[in-house]
Amino acid sequence: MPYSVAVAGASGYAGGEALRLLSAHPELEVRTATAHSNAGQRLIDVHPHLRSLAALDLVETSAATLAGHDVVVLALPHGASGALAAELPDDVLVLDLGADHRLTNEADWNRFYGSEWHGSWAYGLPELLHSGSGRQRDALAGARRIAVPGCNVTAVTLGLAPGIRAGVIEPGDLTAALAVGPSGAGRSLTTELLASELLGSAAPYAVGGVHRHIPEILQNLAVAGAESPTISFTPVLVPMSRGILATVTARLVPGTSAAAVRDAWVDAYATEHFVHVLPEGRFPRTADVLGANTAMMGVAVDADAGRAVVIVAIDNLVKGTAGAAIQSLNIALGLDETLGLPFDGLAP
Ligand SMILES: NC(=O)C1=CN([C@@H]2O[C@H](COP(=O)(O)OP(=O)(O)OC[C@H]3O[C@@H](n4cnc5c(N)ncnc54)[C@H](OP(=O)(O)O)[C@@H]3O)[C@@H](O)[C@H]2O)C=CC1
Ligand SMILES: CC(=O)N[C@@H](CCC(=O)OP(=O)(O)O)C(=O)O
Repeated sequence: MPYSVAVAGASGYAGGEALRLLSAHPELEVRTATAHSNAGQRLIDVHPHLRSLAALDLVETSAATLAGHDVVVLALPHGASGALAAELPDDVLVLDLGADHRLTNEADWNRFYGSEWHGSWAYGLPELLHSGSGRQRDALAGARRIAVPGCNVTAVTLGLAPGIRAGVIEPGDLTAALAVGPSGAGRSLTTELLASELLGSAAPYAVGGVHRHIPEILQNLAVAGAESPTISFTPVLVPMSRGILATVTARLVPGTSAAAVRDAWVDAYATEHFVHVLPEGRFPRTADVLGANTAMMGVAVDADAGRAVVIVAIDNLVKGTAGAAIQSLNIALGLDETLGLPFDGLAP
């Protein structure tokens, strides 16, 4: 018997991508898809690419419509999942793709989000290194509440954690500059997301330490062993539908060799299915990971600047959210972690 699944926020980008991956998963069956303004529509009218789910209609989002499933995926705007999740039974596996349960510090939540605080859940980034030894996947086995990371956070965390845990980079003075696609902002109508504004332009936003992903990144780096980490984080919206290309840099601990830097990243991810460190001198493009549950990265040492430079590419909708959710779900249910997840991307 497959596990039955409900997806809330199924008319959005993250919910739609979750449905695409879930529909191909051998142990799961999507029974319910919910929406807000699109409730009452046929799913296929909202997502014409989801042919295999053509029989589903979008229903209202409520605890009643989500009841009776083994797994509930919440792909709702920030602040909308906390109260709803509290109404779901404890034995149901709930994955929140929004931010409501990611932060462990209430003051961070209040500063960057401001709606009601709902506490934190097991964090859905299986490859996250823990200081000393171990990884986040150990905390996901058997979990019934999982907070899936922000997409920018995934790229930056995976790019910096190996150097932190190995002690080859300084945790202060970290930098992250990201080129991000507009699908990360969801399927909403805002002026900056109009094709006439977006095409042919690159637009910085949330500049100067105000992006809400900063506390989440610092929280993760602390888990990896960073003491008092600081990061300057700058995203730039670019005209590609999906994808994140994150360039992260860090000051090298004095006396660290280029070989020790490279070894830190290669060793950290040698056994990982979905994180791939490229050979020396090679760096990823977003086109290399579109549609795949892959984080691909290249590592360099800028000897004159005394910094490590890591470039990470992910698909924001796959490894950045829906793929990470299914990977975490597989671990929580005791299934093969890779089940139903795409290794290969879509190119050109
Ligand atoms: N897009 C991305 O790359 C990523 C997104 N996420 C997170 O996933 C979540 C969803 O994002 P995304 O899919 O991009 O956003 P979208 O705007 O594309 O989708 C939002 C979904 O939530 C529904 N919705 C809107 N308002 C309400 C409400 N008040 N109550 C219940 N449902 C509501 C919408 O329904 P309707 O359209 O019918 O009104 C839609 O199904 C967010 O928390 C986001 O941060 C996380 C990582 C990456
Ligand atoms: C282009 C764009 O606006 N991107 C979003 C990323 C959203 C995301 O992935 O993460 P959350 O789940 O935390 O929303 C941003 O920078 O806020």
